Formats: sequence, C-alpha cells, structure tokens
Amino acid sequence: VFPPELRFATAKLFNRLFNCFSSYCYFDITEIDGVNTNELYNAVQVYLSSSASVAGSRLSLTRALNSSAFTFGLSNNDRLVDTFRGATATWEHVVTQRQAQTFSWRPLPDEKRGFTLRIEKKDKPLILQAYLDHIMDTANDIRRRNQDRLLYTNSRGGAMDSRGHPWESVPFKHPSTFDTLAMDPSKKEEIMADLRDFAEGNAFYQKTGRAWKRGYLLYGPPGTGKSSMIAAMANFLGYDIYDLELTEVHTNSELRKLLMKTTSKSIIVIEDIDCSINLTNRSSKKPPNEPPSEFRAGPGARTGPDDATANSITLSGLLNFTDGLWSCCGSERIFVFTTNRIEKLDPALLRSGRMDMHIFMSYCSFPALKILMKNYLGFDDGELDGEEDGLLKQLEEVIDEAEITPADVSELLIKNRRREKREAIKELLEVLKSRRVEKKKPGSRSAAARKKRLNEELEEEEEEEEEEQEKRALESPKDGGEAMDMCNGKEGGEKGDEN
Ligand SMILES: Nc1ncnc2c1ncn2[C@@H]1O[C@H](COP(=O)(O)OP(=O)(O)OP(=O)(O)O)[C@@H](O)[C@H]1O
Repeated sequence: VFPPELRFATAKLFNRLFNCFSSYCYFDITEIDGVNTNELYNAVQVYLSSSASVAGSRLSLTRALNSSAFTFGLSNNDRLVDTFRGATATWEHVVTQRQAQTFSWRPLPDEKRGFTLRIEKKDKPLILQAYLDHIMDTANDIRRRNQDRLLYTNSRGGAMDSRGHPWESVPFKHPSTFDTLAMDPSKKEEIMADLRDFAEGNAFYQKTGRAWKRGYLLYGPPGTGKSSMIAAMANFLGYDIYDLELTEVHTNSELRKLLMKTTSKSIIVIEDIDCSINLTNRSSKKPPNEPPSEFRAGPGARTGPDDATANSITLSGLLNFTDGLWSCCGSERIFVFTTNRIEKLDPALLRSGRMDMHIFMSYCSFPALKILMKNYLGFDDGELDGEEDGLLKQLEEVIDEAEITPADVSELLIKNRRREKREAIKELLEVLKSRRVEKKKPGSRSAAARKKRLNEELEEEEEEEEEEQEKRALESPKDGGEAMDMCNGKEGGEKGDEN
C-alpha cells in the first residue's frame, strides 16, 4: 500500500540508521559496470579461487580459454572469509535476477552478479587500497600461471593481423625444464638464482633507477641446448616467448614497433644473432663514405643477395632495441640472444646492461651426461657407483675428449632406450671411445686448429660476400644509398646521387 517514493525513502532511512550503528562498511563490486565488464570483479573471482579449496561444500568450477588449469570459485550467494594484514574481509557472491525491462546497447546476462566485500570501518583507511592492489596482483599472477605459455613470432614481412598486431602466437608447450636440461648443476643453479632475483627484483630495479630488464647471451656449438635453455627459462618463470625473426624486419622503426607490442613478463629471443644481421666486417676495408661500425647497415647471412638492400636494420637500431629508451616501454622483460660464434659479435652488443650474463653452452660434460642418462634411461643417482667394470668411471674418462654434444648423446640414448640400461651405456661408451680415437689420430686436427681453420674459412666467405655487395652497390647506386640512409638521415635519392 506504500507508494514507491515512500518505500524508497524508508529504505534509505533504514540504511542510514543501520550504517550509523554498524561497525562494518560494505563495497559492492558488480560484474558489469554500466555497459563495461568490471575488471575488479573478474580479479576478485580469480583471487578467491586461490582461497576456496576443494573441501568447500559447493564451489563453481571453470576453465578459461587457453588454460589447462581449473579454477574454483564461490557459488551463488556463498560467503568466504579472507584475512589481510590482520584484518578480516568477508566476501559474499550475490546473484540476483536482472529485471527484464533493463535497457542496454548490448545483451546483458539474465543474472546480475557481484561480490560484496565487508570490512570493519576502522580497517578501511588502513587496508582497502592495499588489499585491492593485492587482489589485482595476485589475480594476474594466478592467471599467468594457469594460462598456457604463448610463443609469438613476427609475421612475415611485418604484416599485421586483423587486430593490427605484428605478432602471431601459438600455445607454447615445450617440455624442457631446468631438471631435464643437461648441464653442470652449479651452473644451472647460478642461472636459476639469477632468473629468480630478476623476477623478484621489482623493488630493487625501482630503487636503483634501472630498467627492469635483463639480457642473456647463450653461445656454444650447435646442439648444446641453447633453444632448450630458453624453453626451460620460460617454463621456470612462466613467461611468454617472443621469437624475433630479424630477417623479416626491414627497418629500425619496424623493430621498435615490434618491441612496443610485446608484453611484460616475456622473453624476447633472437636466435643465431650472427646470422641475422651483419655485425662482422667492422674492421675490414670500408668504402670511403662508410659510417662508423655501430651504424653500419647490412643484410643477414641468411638473407639471399636480393635481400641485401631490403634489410636495413642497423647495429645501432638493435642496440636501441635492447638498451635504448624504447626498451623500457613495459617492464620485466628478458632478452636472449643465441649464437654459435661469439667472436663474430660486436663488443658493443656484449657489454653488461645489454647482455648481462654470458652463458657458455659446452659439449657434454660428465655431470651433464649423468642427467641425460637419468632422463632417457631412467638411471637413479648413484645407480652405477661402485660397479665392478667401472662403467661410470670409464665414461667420465672419455666424455670430455670425445667432444660430443648433448644433442648427439640424446640421439644415441633415444635409439637405445628400449634395450637393457647397461647395454645402452656400453654402446654409448664405445661411441665415445671411437670419437676420442678419431680426434687423436695424427691426421686429425686439434680442437684449436679446427677452430682456427673454421674462422679462416668464415673470413674468406665474408670477404667474398663483401666484395659482392660492393659490386652490387656500384651497379645499383639507389640501393646503396638506402642502406646508408638509416644513419645519415638522408633521402635515398640524395645518397644515390652522391654515389
Ligand atoms: N643441454 C641439453 N640438455 C638436454 N637436452 C639437450 C641439451 N642440448 C641438446 N639437447 C637435445 O638436443 C636437441 C637439440 O638441442 P637444441 O636445439 O636445444 O640445441 P641448440 O644449441 O639450440 O642448437 P642450434 O644452435 O643448432 O639451434 C634438443 O631437442 C634436446 O633434446
């Protein structure tokens, strides 16, 4: 019988009275705020899933897109008590039917969902802001942990997808971890500690005024586990990977745009950096107008002769990418470069701040071999210790001189994994012994001599390539000019005229 206005006024009055005498304050966090989805609602839902346990009598269960984990949440109209800095927070999940006549530009769910947070009035100024920040951070963390890692790669020729994104992604499911990685345990520990320090170093980087990023250079012969190490790093930290194919990037500004479109908590990888951009012939004969080495443009060894003029990323562009102001858009990013030939890289690229940690991925050592034996044949620690025929001892004696990569050892062990364990090990030992004999043969070169010869061959190749480039530049003055433009800031035509 009450008219609606009176009903409303009574309810307001009652509320006021209740608020005056209650020692609690209440906050409603609705799922939809106007017409937008309320981010805080989603965050609270995820956050509470970490407090709700399977032991609860009734929980909602969800699995998000691209996630292999299930999350628990509060069911309709259920309550949960949480504590933060000694204060108690009570959460209630409130679900009511939405009135049919509600008008909206987009279809709204039939149910109106929201959380009500109840905290004591005295705690409000002390904890509310910090508590909400804590909820957002924890939710982001949980989401990242539950979500599958993504592996991004830059689209061919810098093409954008329908959302204007230059990266394409696929779920990243590489099983490599630091447990399965074959390398000296002490070295592994050192790298893991460094990564841990980095990931937890927000306050440190803030305090010291450093950009929150870190560079790792992985170098060593092919097949020693550089890619496996990157996968292990991503799995360890729970970061996504951006695999940057430099030969698909044509200008420094394209490189910068790619960087801007990467997210925080990610690893940006440039594999075989020595093959992707020409950082080699800095000291060898330069054409008269050649700019300083840091500003040289050049084609990658992987690019064909026709790409030479198209690819004009400069070393300075790359240095800016890892170290300049642009590298700090976003935070918590790791740069990993890999190379088989560290001596080919410009020292400017290797200095601390750009590549903070240089990790040598060596041929298979004895501790690494033991890890591979455990991975592939299921050997337990100490299983072969004290054997009569001293298999382990013999392996230890030959492994270093055999100079075999973990990839080759893995292949041998995979081939023999169905055989009896000891038989598989004996065959491995035979292979290692024969490799050692091969290396020691009078005609066979020592490792140092082989390396020297390899370097000579490479230098010869580079000189030939350089001559070829010069010839092409002379034949096509415009192209030659373009390559220089990046540093001189001149129009291609101008430079061409100079030539
Ligand atoms: N240190 C290692 N620990 C475990 N497995 C390894 C290791 N090194 C190589 N392997 C095995 O060998 C295969 C090839 O290794 P990976 O691709 O990681 O080597 P790489 O050093 O990146 O080689 P490249 O320089 O040719 O790219 C991997 O699939 C992995 O199974």
